[in-house]
Amino acid sequence: MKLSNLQLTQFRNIDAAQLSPSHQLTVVTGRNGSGKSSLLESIYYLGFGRSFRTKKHHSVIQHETASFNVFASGEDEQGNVFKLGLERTRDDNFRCSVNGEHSHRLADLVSLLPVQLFTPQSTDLILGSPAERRRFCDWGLFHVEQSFNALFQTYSKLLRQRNALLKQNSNLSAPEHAYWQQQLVATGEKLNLMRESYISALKPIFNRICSDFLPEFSLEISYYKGWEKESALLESLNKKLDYDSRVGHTSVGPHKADVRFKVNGISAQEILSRGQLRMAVAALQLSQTALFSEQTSRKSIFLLDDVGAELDLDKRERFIDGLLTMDTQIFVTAIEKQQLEFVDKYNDKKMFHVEHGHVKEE
Ligand SMILES: Nc1ncnc2c1ncn2[C@@H]1O[C@H](COP(=O)(O)OP(=O)(O)OP(=O)(O)O)[C@@H](O)[C@H]1O
Repeated sequence: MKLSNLQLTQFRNIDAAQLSPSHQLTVVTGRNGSGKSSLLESIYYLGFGRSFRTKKHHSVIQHETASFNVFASGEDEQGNVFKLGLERTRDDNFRCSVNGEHSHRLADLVSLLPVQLFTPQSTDLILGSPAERRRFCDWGLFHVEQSFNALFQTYSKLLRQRNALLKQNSNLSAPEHAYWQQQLVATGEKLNLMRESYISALKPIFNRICSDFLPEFSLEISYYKGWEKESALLESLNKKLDYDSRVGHTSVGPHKADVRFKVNGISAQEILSRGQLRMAVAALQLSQTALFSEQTSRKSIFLLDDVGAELDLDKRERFIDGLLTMDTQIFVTAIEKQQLEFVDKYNDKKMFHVEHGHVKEE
């Protein structure tokens, strides 16, 4: 999927902007607060239905206005033209459209645009809570496995039901609870199998990319399914039932899964420097991009925000080289062009400059 045209209105400090990005590399420069990240944020909205900076949609709507709009058109890998649109209003309504058809299901929109992001906060992928890493893994599954989203939603609903009953001190061994508990276990096991096979497919790619991109240290990736390794989910749930009843929530299951990183047997977060963590995240994202295009023959869109603050010049160049080799459409922001002096070597690129919310091609 490649974007050929992007239009946004009343999006943060950008009153109105229209740009035709490169299908390969688009560089956006501008001073602090000029609106560079907002441009990336608008593309992220099309890929996720939300911001990467806030949970509050109304913060993104331009002050004193009622809604923002993002519209993009482009081509998929078969050359089919697509048109995507998203509007969010201050009264918390949204409307999306795919090829002119309106929808109130965000999944219709976001499943079409596989977007990845690398920002100054990307180290959260390793330093943050397991939820960050589950999201990483689930992004890959959402865009590859058609059944993943429905399975995930069903599991989440059944889990909420179990937690509500645990809070009410209900007897979960009663026969009326047997059917949905079986469903919870069945969907939970399926979810786990999908994640397990995703990480095992990612592992060899990650090892290959690390040995080239990150020869400085050796990083190992492993998957924790969210309950005891050798047990079935049902067995672990039963074992924990007394504890879960006391605390009022379910302490084991795929909602507790994690992806773990070690360097020489020690947790990566314990020993890697900030810069090394960023490099590790970059390697992980390069691997995910490679796996995505291997599994789907589709291409993803990669947003690199404030790349100068993130990686040193050599790694910046190798990261962008790696993504371009996989035919990824990249949008990168930097305060100054000098932070990306190596981009002169790329022929197919476009440069934009943002000043006080005005976007101009250079
Ligand atoms: N809802 C809004 N309405 C109008 N302006 C906003 C709104 N939200 C944020 N802003 C302003 O929009 C500007 C855009 O910020 P943005 O984060 O996109 O800039 P940036 O160029 O990425 O800056 P930096 O290099 O500092 O990260 C900021 O000046 C901010 O104060």
